[in-house]
Amino acid sequence: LNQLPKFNPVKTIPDLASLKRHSDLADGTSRLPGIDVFVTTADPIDEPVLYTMNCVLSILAVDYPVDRLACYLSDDSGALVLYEALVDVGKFAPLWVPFCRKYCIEPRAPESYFDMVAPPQAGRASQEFLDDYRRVQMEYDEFKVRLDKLPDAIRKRSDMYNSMRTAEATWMANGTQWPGTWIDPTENHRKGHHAPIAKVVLDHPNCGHSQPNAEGNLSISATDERLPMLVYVSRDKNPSYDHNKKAGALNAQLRASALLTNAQLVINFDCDHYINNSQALRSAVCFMLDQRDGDNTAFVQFPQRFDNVDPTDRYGNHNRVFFDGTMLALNGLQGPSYLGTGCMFRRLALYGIDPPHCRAENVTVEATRFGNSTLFLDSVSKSLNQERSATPPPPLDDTFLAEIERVATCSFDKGTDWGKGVGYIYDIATEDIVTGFRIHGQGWRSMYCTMEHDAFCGIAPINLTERLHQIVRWSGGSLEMFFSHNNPLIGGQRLQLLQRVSYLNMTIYPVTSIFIMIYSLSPVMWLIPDEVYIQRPFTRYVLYLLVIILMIHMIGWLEIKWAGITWLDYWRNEQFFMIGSTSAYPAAVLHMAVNLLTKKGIHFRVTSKQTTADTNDKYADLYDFRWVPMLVPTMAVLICNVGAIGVALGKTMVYIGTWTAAKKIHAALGLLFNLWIMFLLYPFALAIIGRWAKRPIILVVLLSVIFVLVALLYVGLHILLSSVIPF
Ligand SMILES: O=c1ccn([C@@H]2O[C@H](COP(=O)(O)OP(=O)(O)O[C@H]3O[C@H](CO)[C@@H](O)[C@H](O)[C@H]3O)[C@@H](O)[C@H]2O)c(=O)[nH]1
Ligand SMILES: [Mn+2]
Repeated sequence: LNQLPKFNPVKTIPDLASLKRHSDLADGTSRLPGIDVFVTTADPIDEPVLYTMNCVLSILAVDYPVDRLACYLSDDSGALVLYEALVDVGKFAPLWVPFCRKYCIEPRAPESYFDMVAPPQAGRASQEFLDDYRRVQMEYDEFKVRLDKLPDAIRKRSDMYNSMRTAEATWMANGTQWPGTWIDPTENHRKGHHAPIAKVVLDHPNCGHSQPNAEGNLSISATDERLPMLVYVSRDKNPSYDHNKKAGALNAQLRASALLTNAQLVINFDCDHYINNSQALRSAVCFMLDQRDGDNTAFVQFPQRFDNVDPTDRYGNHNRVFFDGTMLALNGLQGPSYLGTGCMFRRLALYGIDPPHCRAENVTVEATRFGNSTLFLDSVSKSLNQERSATPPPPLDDTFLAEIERVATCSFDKGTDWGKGVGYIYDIATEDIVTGFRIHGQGWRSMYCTMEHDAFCGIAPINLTERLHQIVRWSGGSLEMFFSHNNPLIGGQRLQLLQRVSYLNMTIYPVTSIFIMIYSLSPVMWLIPDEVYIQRPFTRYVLYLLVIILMIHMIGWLEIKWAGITWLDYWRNEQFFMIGSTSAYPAAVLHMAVNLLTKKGIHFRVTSKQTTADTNDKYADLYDFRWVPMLVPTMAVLICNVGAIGVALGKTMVYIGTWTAAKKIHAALGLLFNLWIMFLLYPFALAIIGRWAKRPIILVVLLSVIFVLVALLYVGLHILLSSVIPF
């Protein structure tokens, strides 16, 4: 199942020059299609506001015509802090964006730029650049200070208003009550229970209003200073109905944006990712406009890259084998699966419309399917008729804003196809893989877009426990999909056979962990005295096993050669698969078994983003070992193999003179097996010793000591007890 779908790997590279020729017209205007960019955040504390705002700034500064780009931030916490942070972005962006455009800055997320790119040096860079750089850096520092102070400022302001008026509320800067979550939560104003909010922070550049200008005279005048539209959306929350996690948030954004800008293309980012290459959006558009198969391309997925991972990538966070191998292999079939972030969609494909090559003549746009909003239904018809333009949205009067808020409610989904055949799919821990599956099943294809200079960059959990929680969610979601009507064997009408096989593999892989567990616990067998055995593995059997394992690795090595991945990436992947197979995957399998009986889904636990700013040690999280029950089997496997090696040593001491040649081969093969498991569990062993792992030599010494101790224990027991039980 793993190998078959890989028979036709294809690398595709965007041709940006050709796109420029095609779409940038001589009069300075552009024929590029509109793009609505969605960012999702779930909490201003768990997901630091600074990251989210950097993501937004990188979007505002991306290289794309401003009148065809709009950025929507979805805030699932309904927090005033996030709205006001966005307003602050609106004030800093008029400086940051022209600066990026003028000097072709990369990356265009200020935090990463100032942190990772060496500052210009006097003498090397022009004086003009030096001046502008200092100015922007200073303003950015002030912007960060303002963000830091926001919670306090809001509290102070609210205290002041509260003391003047009778109502206890959280107040906005303009003296009105914030409709979302309050600092002192009350009914209707707490996380999980509040009204929908939609606020336009930066207006559409073509709407006639003057756009904010950078104050002071930055010598940036020659550059386009206009900014794309920027909108804050927080869907309503109510304990009486399911808000459907990230998929629900994305669907609300999809509808709200349809009313405002209704771009033909949309792309979504997690708030912990940012645009790292300002050409990224154009690259994705290359595939969408490609004359060969562009019209039938539903989405263009980019690989995920991370810039907070420790240099040795202990827990295989980079996942290169998957992102640079597996996904490119699927590219030769119907295309890669959707991976949750950094993926550009055709709006129509998300709406559940068939691809052009099999679309009916007249597609009807029914309220029973899309929900009861005339404005929204009109927008769908417009998309179907390919009415693309850069016209600004209608005037933002109260009724219009109210309608945007109405389509951004969770209850709007009720009795419609949202979350089933329309939009991002609900009722599963991993909305991404099913959403992609639903779209492929309709006959659309997808493309994988890798860029030499990584398109996007994000944050990965470098703490073992956090990482495993993430894996539980993914593997649990996969199993949920297998046991749903989206099972790859029965669902997805127009799926190609091999694509089906690949989805099958993607949904049932956690089950393999059961066998891996049994295998890795098998050394226990060697502890049992000979006399008790009914049968033990033959040497020949172990040799077969060895040959098979070697063959699997040879295929793996060929793949990484093709994909250009390093050995380290490969081994990290193998090692982490082993750790996952003895912890997260069995947990997911168990969870699924319970789920089948109780019908309870996996909880979407937002992945930790290292909120404690330990400035001394960037990788502090790596050395923090947090014990959780799912680690019990991994621990058991480790103990079992460490014990087996120790006992093998002891047995050698006791029996060395008396063993037959066959017995020696037995023992050697057994030891090889133990060492192999130890090698695979090495990152886990490092995790256990916590901060000591900063010097891995400590682990080597520690293990050696344990081996010797176990061996001595064996010898001692042997002397004491061999007259009672022979072993
Ligand atoms: O109720 C929720 C829960 C999550 N999110 C957002 O979902 C995104 C992903 O959450 P995160 O905790 O960062 O998950 P990761 O484990 O890092 O995410 C990976 O796995 C997810 C599927 O499990 C995919 O959706 C992601 O794109 C992919 O990066 C974040 O922007 C969250 O703000 C919401 O908007 N609302
Ligand atoms: Mn994340």
